Amino acid sequence: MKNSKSYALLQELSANSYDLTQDKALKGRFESMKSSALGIDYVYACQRLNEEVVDALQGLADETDAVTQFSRMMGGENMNKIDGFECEDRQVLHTAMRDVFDDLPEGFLSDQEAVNGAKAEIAKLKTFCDEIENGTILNAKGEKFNEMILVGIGGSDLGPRAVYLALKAYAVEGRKVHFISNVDPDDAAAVLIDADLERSLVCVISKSGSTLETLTNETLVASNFEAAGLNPKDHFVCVTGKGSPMDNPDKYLRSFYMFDYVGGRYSVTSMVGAVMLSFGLGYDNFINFLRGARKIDLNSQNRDVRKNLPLLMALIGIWNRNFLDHETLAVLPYSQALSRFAAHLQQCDMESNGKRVNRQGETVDFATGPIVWGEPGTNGQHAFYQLIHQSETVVPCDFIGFAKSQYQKDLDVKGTSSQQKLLANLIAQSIGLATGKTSDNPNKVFPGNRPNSMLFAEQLTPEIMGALLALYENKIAFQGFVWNINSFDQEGVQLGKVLANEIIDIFTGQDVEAENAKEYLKTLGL
Ligand SMILES: O=P(O)(O)OC[C@H]1O[C@](O)(CO)[C@@H](O)[C@@H]1O
Repeated sequence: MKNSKSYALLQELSANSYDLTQDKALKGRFESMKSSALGIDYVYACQRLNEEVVDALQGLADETDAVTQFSRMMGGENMNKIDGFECEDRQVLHTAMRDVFDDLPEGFLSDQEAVNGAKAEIAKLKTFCDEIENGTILNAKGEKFNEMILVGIGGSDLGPRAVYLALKAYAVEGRKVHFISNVDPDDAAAVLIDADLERSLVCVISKSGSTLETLTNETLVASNFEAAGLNPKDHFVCVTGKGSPMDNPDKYLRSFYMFDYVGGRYSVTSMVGAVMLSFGLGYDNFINFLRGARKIDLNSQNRDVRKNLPLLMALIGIWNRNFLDHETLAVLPYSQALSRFAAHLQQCDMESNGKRVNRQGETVDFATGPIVWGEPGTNGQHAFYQLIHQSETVVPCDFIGFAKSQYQKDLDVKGTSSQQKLLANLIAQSIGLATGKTSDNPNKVFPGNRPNSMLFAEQLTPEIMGALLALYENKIAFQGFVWNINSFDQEGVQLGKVLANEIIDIFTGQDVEAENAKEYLKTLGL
């Protein structure tokens, strides 16, 4: 990136980035600085840039072949590697999981083998859903299953959970989904108190089939079923990689597969999300969710940055990170349904782009992925917005909002509905952060120039949720392509796992050389 002509130009432009606090700074920008796809508007009027910067960002995308790299990824090229070093060394094909609509435009790439694999799993899932629905699959008492407990962690929990909560308004009547992820026994205990085990399916998800937390929780949940006189095999289904230690169909009511070319944090649209979402929300809603993601994958191949939403979001993120030096990104949905979306994006972005070597194994000399965090508004306004408005740390924000609520159960209080009050707050924050406010009282000064964008749609439906998910997934991939880093491995999570296993060995009385850990344990009285 740094040796491109556009980089030098962007650096020059950043010395004089657009001042959002000047008089009439926002006038005319809301209409002109808006891109739309699939019913989602992306408004970037409140970013510290002008059309000249957007043109230069287009140059950066062109010089780094960002769109071509994305298309090659979708076509099945090996994009998960570090040249000359031991690495995962494989294709990146989560997009094939939603390339199941036979809608490939001419000239677009696709990996047919991966698409066929995805279609085969979806067909298996459809049969499973029908059998639950029509009573072919019943519990020992001949009753239908109406609850599901999902056991998984990281990518095998965060994305599916975030999407389920986002779309709970569309849940199949009478069905409930519970989640267990943490190895903290209280996480499982709280769910097990609440769930009706007799009428529960358990969906155990682990791509590797070897994750400590998930295997421990699976055993713990199974022991509760046994204690209640229930056979886990009649209740447990699994989602895992072919050939993983969990790939043992004799042990489960059904086994579904994901593929090594689908990364955990990109796996929501694979069987990892599919089984639970189809059970909880209904198969058709799940398919509509996939459809939304697919449409954004197609939009992501437009070379014009103003028409390619994820690319535009990626480049604006790069502008903020590398040229304006902002270290973090707050994702602030004005929708309670998106309460876990930021947590999912935190993994998706930080595990992907929290890297310091490029795809040739060289240390990079620029910043990569931002720290991603966030909470829904308006709750966040009463918690951390003080810092966003007035501290020295500038926090770029992505606001997300919808014209209509999901349940449409609202009340006019003092002339406005709750939804109108929610939207008023959303727009007020976006403008206030950008323009700031002067005052004679230094404690009441709002410096402004806090960059922010808005993603806005009519209503949070399954299709819009699929689109939102893919917008961010593809944004993250685009940033990795421009930075020339590998966004698809996660070596940084290994060290902690190795050290934890050494400490577990100490607990089991084995003789390990782990002096620091032994001293630490002693200090804590363990
Ligand atoms: O699905 P698995 O193999 O249990 O892994 C769970 C999570 O653990 C990680 O490997 C990180 O520890 C994530 O990348 C992954 O999403």
